[in-house]
Amino acid sequence: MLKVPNNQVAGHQAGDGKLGPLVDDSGHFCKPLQSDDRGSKEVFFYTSFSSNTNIPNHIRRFFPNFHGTQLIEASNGSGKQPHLVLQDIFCGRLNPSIMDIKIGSRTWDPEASEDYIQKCFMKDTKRSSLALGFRIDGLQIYESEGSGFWKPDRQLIHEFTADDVRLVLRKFVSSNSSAGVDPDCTFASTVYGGSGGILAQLLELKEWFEHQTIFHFYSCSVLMVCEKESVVKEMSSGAEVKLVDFAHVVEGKGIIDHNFLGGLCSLIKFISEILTCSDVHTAKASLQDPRKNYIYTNCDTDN
Ligand SMILES: O=P(O)(O)O[C@@H]1[C@@H](OP(=O)(O)O)[C@H](OP(=O)(O)O)[C@H](O)[C@H](OP(=O)(O)O)[C@H]1OP(=O)(O)O
Ligand SMILES: Nc1ncnc2c1ncn2[C@@H]1O[C@H](COP(=O)(O)OP(=O)(O)O)[C@@H](O)[C@H]1O
Repeated sequence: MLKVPNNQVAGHQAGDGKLGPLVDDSGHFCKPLQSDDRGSKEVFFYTSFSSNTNIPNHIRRFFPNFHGTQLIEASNGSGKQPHLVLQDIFCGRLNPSIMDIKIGSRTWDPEASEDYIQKCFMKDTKRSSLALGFRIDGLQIYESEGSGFWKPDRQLIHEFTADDVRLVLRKFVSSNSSAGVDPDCTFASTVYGGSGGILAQLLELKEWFEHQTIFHFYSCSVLMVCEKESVVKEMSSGAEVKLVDFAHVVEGKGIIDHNFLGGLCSLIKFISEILTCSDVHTAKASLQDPRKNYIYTNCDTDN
């Protein structure tokens, strides 16, 4: 039984007669092939990535598994249409907090038309891509059983400044993500930190991007996922990094993907700073009151 995904935070969405992805009960995410050459480019990427023996296994795990293409009843009622059949990366997740971060200061590929370059350039300049090397494209942050998720609408996300981006990255690992309060970064050390945390995974990806010259990942997103309820119950945080959206990937032709690598390094710096900040305040807080292992809430306060 195909249905509209619950956990989609960005991109083209099904509903209101629009074409968008569907998920099934067996853990598949079916993404319709986009028009122009975007759909065929994404199929080309998944096909060549799957068969390329030079991709190490520890890097493959950052990509959704690919199960080929299939004709599937489209979400917009236009009959059977070709879809990419991918692993549903949120399958089995309980209330996942998700952030879709488009990497790179430039989002168009070298084969793009003049009009498309202009459209992307305007967006990259207006949003944080040019300034930071990445931008937040979508998110949902789980707050509590009562209030559910904080899922800002597209318009609000489009207006995020560099400071907003920093704040939202802190909210992602906080127990108080509602508007108007200073995020406490309670979950920073378990979600961002540690050997299996998001920072460690991003550093592993970076190490590969420092030498891989097979593909250039224009307009591709890093998805960051975690389950805060599991942290509270002292289970694994389920912190995971995945890469999605390969409609603008081109061959690397022996050249380092500086655009992606630069953006990834910038994201790593932002996350490292949040971790350092929350570590310093945790240490200060326990020094001030060694009986309580509470986490200091204000990252901007220096005493
Ligand atoms: O499909 P389009 O032409 O509407 O363009 C999408 C954009 O819509 P808009 O400019 O608002 O019409 C869309 O923009 P918004 O997120 O809606 O601002 C995205 O930029 C999307 O890129 P991606 O799929 O996230 O890589 C854009 O898709 P790509 O063309 O970059 O694949
Ligand atoms: N394999 C996947 N499994 C589950 N959700 C996914 C998967 N790929 C993408 N998504 C969801 O869909 C959103 C948009 O994906 P994307 O590939 O960027 O689509 P588009 O090309 O329409 O922008 C992501 O932010 C994420 O929420």
